[in-house]
Amino acid sequence: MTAIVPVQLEHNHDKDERKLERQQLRTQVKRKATDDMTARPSKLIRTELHTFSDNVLESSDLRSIAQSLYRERRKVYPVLPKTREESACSRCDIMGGACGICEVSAHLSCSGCGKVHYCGKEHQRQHWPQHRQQCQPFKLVSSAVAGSYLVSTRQLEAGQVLMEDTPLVVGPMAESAGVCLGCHELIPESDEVLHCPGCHWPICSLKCATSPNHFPDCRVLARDTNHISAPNNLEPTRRYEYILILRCLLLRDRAPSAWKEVMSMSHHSEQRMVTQEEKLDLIQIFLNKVLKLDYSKDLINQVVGAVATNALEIRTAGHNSIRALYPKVRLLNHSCLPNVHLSSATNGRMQVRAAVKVGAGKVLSISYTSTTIPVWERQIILSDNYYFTCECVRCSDQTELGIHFSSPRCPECTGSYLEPIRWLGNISWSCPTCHLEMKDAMVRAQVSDWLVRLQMDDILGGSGGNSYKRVVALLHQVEMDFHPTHFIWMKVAQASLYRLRDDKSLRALKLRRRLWQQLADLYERLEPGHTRRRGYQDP
Ligand SMILES: C[S@@+](CC[C@H](N)C(=O)[O-])C[C@H]1O[C@@H](n2cnc3c(N)ncnc32)[C@H](O)[C@@H]1O
Repeated sequence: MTAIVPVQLEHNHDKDERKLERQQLRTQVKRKATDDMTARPSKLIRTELHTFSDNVLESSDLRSIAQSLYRERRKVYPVLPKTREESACSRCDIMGGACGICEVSAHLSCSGCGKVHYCGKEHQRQHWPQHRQQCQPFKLVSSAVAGSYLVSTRQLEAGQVLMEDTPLVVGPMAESAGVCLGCHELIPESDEVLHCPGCHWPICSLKCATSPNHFPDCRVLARDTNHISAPNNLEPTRRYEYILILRCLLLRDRAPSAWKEVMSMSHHSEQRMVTQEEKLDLIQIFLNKVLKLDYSKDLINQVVGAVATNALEIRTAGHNSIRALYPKVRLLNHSCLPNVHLSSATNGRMQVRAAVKVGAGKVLSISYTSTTIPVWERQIILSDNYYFTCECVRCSDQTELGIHFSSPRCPECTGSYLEPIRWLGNISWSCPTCHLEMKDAMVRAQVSDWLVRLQMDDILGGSGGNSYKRVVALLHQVEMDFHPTHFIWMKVAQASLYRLRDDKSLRALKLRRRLWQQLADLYERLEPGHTRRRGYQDP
């Protein structure tokens, strides 16, 4: 059934002049606002108000109109990207962003750091005086072989500070004598070891039991109510290895952004799963059985790998060695000829400086091993612990940049030095002059003999006799076998300086001066620039 109801078709209510005027003005400015996106809202409203002969609007009306104007403009603004990938410019694939000056969407970015965007050259120039303070002189790049790493974006001067970094997490070395989990200093020997009242691990004072370093892990370590894992004495033990791993895993709930960083670090867990399965099983028993946690083996493996691959050794105020994970410094790749110098303050803050003048586009690198060990030792450390073969300028040059640091003298033509045919695997050595070939085992046996001889203490360490004559004879012998910048020569020269330290005769002083000079030249070639080995002190 349909009911017919009479309706009033005429507006017979009172006209609201103010409302009507507000509506009219709103419609006009909204249209103008989207026609000209750069005009200031207040200016637009003022201009339109002039078209009203006698307006009755109040300031609250104008505010509400301005708000509608913003809402209207927002509808026509481009959609804001939700991810970095979405923000890539469709024309050039560079990640876009708001211009550092006018904030319009911009696809050009600072070529120095790539972090700030500009709508054009003019605004980039305008922003430079302010941006130069923050602009990093390096950028992050990646490759299939070397992962993610930092590359200079402009020329760097020796000593220039490149960045500072704060550790995400710190902890004891994998093997350590009794170390306090609160202050990370070695605990002094005493009759009775002080144990943390919460978790029973050794500490140096009750104050350290509640230190922010130890507090989060103390609650978890306390689950080991039978004190199976806590060291009973201050003897060196590998139990401390678990602490940094536990602290990293606890970041998952305590500090999600730091956890995300740890998860993004390279870890080589597939290789580690094969070579270190037994060790991983022990860590899993400690975490999941003793501490009653619930971490999967894969996750534990990843964290163990991230720590092993990325943790750096730093010193506490009391000179104890501990380990720390840094979010930015860990992106420095390795080279046996490093161009970057690290120095950490006692609070763990790390400063990264250019060690030498570095051109634009160069990989920023530190050495993961020692620069004063022979090539085969460096390569073994790198492949066993970091899972790569070093192909830096020093390793890929058979003479190691002319210093023959690992090569013996050719026994046939004596004026030349053997060069390795391959660095890894089945290495053999060959003379570039007479082409004599020598097996790696023989080269290494000669080096081992010398190392034993140096340790035996009978030449350099022994007392009595004429030190000067013995040192001269030894230097002569070593130079018969090796190049005068070979690492065995370096060891003999260092030991000779020690042996002659109290000989004040003129000939001894002259010899010491010559050896110091030769060693300084060698260090300059091994670690050029602002490096600790060459006595460089951070300002
Ligand atoms: C501390 S991380 C450095 C950052 C790493 N590139 C990443 O992507 O996280 C160490 C790892 O980087 C890689 N790496 C470092 N230096 C390298 C080099 N010179 N050549 C090849 N790979 C290198 C190795 O995989 C190594 O285990």
